[in-house]
Amino acid sequence: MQQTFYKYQGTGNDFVMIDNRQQTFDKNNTKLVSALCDRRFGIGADGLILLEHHDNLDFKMVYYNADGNESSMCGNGGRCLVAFAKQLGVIDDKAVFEAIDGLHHAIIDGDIVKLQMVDVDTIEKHENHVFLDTGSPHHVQFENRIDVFDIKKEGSRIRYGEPYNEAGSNVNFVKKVSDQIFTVRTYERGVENETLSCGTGATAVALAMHAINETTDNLITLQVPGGELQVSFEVENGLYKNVWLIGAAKLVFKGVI
Ligand SMILES: N[C@@H](CCC[C@H](N)C(=O)O)C(=O)O
Repeated sequence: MQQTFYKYQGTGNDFVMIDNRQQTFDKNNTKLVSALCDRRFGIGADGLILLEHHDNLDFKMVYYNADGNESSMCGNGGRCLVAFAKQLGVIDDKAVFEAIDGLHHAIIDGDIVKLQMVDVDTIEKHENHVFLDTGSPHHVQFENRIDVFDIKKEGSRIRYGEPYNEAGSNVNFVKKVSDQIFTVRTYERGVENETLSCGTGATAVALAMHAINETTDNLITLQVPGGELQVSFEVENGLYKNVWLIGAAKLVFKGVI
């Protein structure tokens, strides 16, 4: 059977999108997902996302990393899925959908998609890094040589090392530009390499920088290799809430396999 797919990108974090409202996609086929995401033998992407029917909400998101395994939340993928839902006519300019970490609200205006992320109440502050879960697990640490740093080598060492081991964590390296602007490069678990952007990672960096008093702002710009993201939030008694991830999400091409 032929399968129509769409390729989307959000600040360079790219995804194969499939409309699976009719449940035609072979969801447990890890090899198929990784083959479609392969950059030489497949379409090429950091992940694959299924848009599925939901009884009460606009749609459901099912996210797979490029290695073919279903994973935790993908912020850029969620933003791209909202743009895809709009293109399919499933939504107009607002959406409420279910993902693995719960309900998400979103607003779309042209290419810009604002996605509400989960509230965060636990931010672990360690001597050299911060760890938090923004829908996906994120290790955040400063790296002033960020432009020349070997993200894949060091990211992989941290991702597979203690305390994360096989289950792993995404790893974000950060350089402060100003109180409102941070440069970020992310090693993504499940891609096992640096990606051009990571939405849950950008969110994690913004909250972490606030939690360790590197900023007092609640609208942070994150410069990532694929462009710019913004994260806004409110804090109440240590709870980060009303967290929004904001940035462009665009269709790259459509095809049939
Ligand atoms: N690209 C992502 C994060 C995707 C999930 C991650 N690879 C993991 O397994 O934790 C994003 O934009 O948030």
